[in-house]
Amino acid sequence: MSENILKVSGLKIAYGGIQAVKGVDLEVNKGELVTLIGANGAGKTTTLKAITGTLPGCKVEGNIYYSGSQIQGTKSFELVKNKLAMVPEGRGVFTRMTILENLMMGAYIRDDKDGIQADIDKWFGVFPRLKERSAQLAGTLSGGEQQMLAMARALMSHPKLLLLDEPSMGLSPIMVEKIFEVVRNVSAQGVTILLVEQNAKLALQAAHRGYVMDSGLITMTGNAKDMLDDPKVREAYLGEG
Ligand SMILES: Nc1ncnc2c1ncn2[C@@H]1O[C@H](COP(=O)(O)OP(=O)(O)OP(=O)(O)O)[C@@H](O)[C@H]1O
Repeated sequence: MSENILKVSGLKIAYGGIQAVKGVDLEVNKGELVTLIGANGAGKTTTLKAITGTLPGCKVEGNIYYSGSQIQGTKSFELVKNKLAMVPEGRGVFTRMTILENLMMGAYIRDDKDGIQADIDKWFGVFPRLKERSAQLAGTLSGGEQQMLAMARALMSHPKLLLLDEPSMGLSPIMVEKIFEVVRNVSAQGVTILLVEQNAKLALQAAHRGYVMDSGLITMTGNAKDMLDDPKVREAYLGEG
């Protein structure tokens, strides 16, 4: 049987009087790449923020289980210690540090020097662009390269679950393709991923399973390949029909 890494049930989130998330159920099993797609304002980012405990002042109801424990209300630094990593929208790399220094920062919770070096080598293999530029300041990287660095830095914490919020946002079409290639490669390394994306087509092509979110609710879920073939998904989210 597949092992549940994340299970969200009955999640409701209100910003003041506005109910942004209205009862969301979703789960991610070990080794899966699951995508959460939907239009602007559907509540995808808010759902991710609830998982990472970064919604101060909001009313959050429901249950969030991570590795079998209820984590609703847990502080984000505690979650990082428990190997839950998030790459937020807008990335947030340390611009005045080099690529290598950024990666070392990602490993700050670890003390296995040899393992850290092995991981740097491993992720440089997946992100050759970063390897070539390892001594370059992160602030001088292109948007796509910064996205790759943010992902690689998160991976250095050895996450049990990696949450990615719109990694393709603001990137050129070629860079978007590259980012998805990297996401697929990272998934192929056995990392469990929950990917929030507006680029529904590429996200479903990369993922094992998908959820569609609309106005704070999950309106559809299934095998990603089946969803790609679904006429309703094609019309509403892939711009076809
Ligand atoms: N800090 C906030 N205060 C008040 N309302 C908010 C806040 N953040 C988000 N919202 C509202 O909550 C709803 C869901 O927003 P959210 O950012 O989660 O959507 P999304 O699906 O991630 O969309 P996008 O793809 O545009 O980021 C929107 O109506 C948004 O205006």
